[in-house]
Amino acid sequence: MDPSNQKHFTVLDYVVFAFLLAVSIGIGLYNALSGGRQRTTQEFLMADRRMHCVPVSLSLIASFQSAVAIIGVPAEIYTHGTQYWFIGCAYILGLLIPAHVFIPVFYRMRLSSAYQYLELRFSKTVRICGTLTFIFQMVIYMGVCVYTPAFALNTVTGFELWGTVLATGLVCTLYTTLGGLKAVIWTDVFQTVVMFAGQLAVIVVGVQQAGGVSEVWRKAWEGNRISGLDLNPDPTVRHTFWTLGVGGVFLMLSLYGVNQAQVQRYLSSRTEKEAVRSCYMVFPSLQLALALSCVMGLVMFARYCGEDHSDKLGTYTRDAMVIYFVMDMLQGLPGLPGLFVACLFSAALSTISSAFNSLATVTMEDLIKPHFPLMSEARATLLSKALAASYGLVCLAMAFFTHLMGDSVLQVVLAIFGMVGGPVLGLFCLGMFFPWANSTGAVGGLVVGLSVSFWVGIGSIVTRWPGPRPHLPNCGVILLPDNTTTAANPALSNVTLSQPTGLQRFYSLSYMWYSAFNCFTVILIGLIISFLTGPMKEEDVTPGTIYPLLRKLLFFLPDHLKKKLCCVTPLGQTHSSEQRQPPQHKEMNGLAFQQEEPGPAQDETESFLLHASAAFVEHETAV
Ligand SMILES: CC(C)(CO)[C@@H](O)C(=O)NCCC(=O)O
Ligand code: NA
Repeated sequence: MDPSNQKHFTVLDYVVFAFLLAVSIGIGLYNALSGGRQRTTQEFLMADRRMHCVPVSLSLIASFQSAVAIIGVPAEIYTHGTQYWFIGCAYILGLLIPAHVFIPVFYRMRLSSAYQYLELRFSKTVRICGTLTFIFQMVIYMGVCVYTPAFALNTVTGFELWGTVLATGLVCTLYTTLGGLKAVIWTDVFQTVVMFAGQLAVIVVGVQQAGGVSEVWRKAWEGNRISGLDLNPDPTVRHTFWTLGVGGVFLMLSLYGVNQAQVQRYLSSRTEKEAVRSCYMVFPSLQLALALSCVMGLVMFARYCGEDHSDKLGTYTRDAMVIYFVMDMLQGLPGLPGLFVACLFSAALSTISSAFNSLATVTMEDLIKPHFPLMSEARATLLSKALAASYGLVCLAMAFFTHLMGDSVLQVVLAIFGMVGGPVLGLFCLGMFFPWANSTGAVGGLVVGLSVSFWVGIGSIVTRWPGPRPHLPNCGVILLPDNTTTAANPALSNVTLSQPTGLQRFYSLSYMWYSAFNCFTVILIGLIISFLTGPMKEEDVTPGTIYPLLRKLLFFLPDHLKKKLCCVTPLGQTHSSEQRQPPQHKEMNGLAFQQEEPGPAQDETESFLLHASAAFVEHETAV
């Protein structure tokens, strides 16, 4: 790297950045010393289940919005145009379904870990399989999250790489371990605000320097970066309306529906309504986050398009390019580079802190507690804190492995979400929507699903990654002919232009389909194995674990026909019980549930789901 090209920070920039770290630690300390002082697992892992919807919703966005998206989305828009923006369409169903299917089922069972559901519905084995898969996914993810901003910053500014990794990892471990979930959620709130502020500052300055909104638009338009709706049905095309708008729904479901980091936030809400409301509130904020990062890509394009700047960019990876752009533009505006760096690290910190806390929760609830039912609360809390801190160390180790990975980290992360999160989503769908599925089917489905998923995922890497490494595509008028799934490396988009055949076609499935494809594999294999080994009987299924999907979809049919078609009636489903809450339920949710308005809002599904809690109590006491 040419040192004369390197960007530098002023004192004010360091102050802004230090402020972010100090406030985060402060919030951790405050939550360690206030409230119940983090002396129970209920407080440390579940925030006492007293959270309001506003902090929860901001925290929900923060969980999966890391520096990977902050850097990756502008880089994607800069090179391939605005097609990726259509992923915003997937947010509609991707949040409505969690709000009205997953949250009611999980919340009413009063779970701590989402994988507890799998034991209630299937068996202990399935629960452990689900937990281990989740741990695997999050451990890889958090390594990428802590490494990405540090690496990008290092190549552009010479910021010490491993020093930055260490500082982020340790600060995050500190406040997560001190303040538990409350600290994680409240730092998320602060960090999300910083994240938006940083992006907004870059855009405002960028638009101004580019000569106004219309100028940015004109350059992007002439540079062919404004994409229309691509309705090409070919599943191997990387980004189309179908891969983003439909495939994206499954990606969103695996993250916002069944991922422990998010489920834990729903469960920490004071009421179920509050949890649903927080899920709704994610929608506008997530659209805003997407819009900001897409616009940033366009502004960047407007700045470098057709000018000799692109030579300077050529030496960087696509991700580092974004940092270069920001530093280049904000030079001479003291404090603003610092604000952007704070934005980047806010995004990273909020994601890894969620990962630490959710990993500590599942390790405690799913792997340790079942073997030590008599463990005292004090000891369990201490152990949970030790677990949160240990995952902090694991994260640093993973950052080192990420070092070995390629660039364009956005696609890598979304592919991992699809490869590992997709099969887990399938497992939950199998349990919730298919009463016939049994435990053998669930385990078999998951194993086959993960195998196929890694076969395709690794296949796509092996068959495409080798090849020439051309110079970065410059911002000429011709858009990259991008009909491959492999922009994980900019070189790749130029490699495979001939139509793939046979297995290669299978490997070239768009990474945006991974979640959906893997989810359906698990369901299909799970059902086949279940029918071969003897499907589950109606009366053996724990009530409240099934969501009557078929009945809901056939809402237009008369009652007697529905009964015939949907052979499985959840236990205890009677019309007279519709308005009644089982006493156990009320007691378990304390005051919280009494705030819910009874009456016509409660439909059939909700009424039968109420039985879930009763069944859960019986189950737990029997154990
Ligand atoms: C989860 C989505 C797809 C929602 O837009 C987005 O936040 C994203 O692209 N995340 C990438 C992963 C990350 O930022 O760590
Ligand atoms: Na984040």
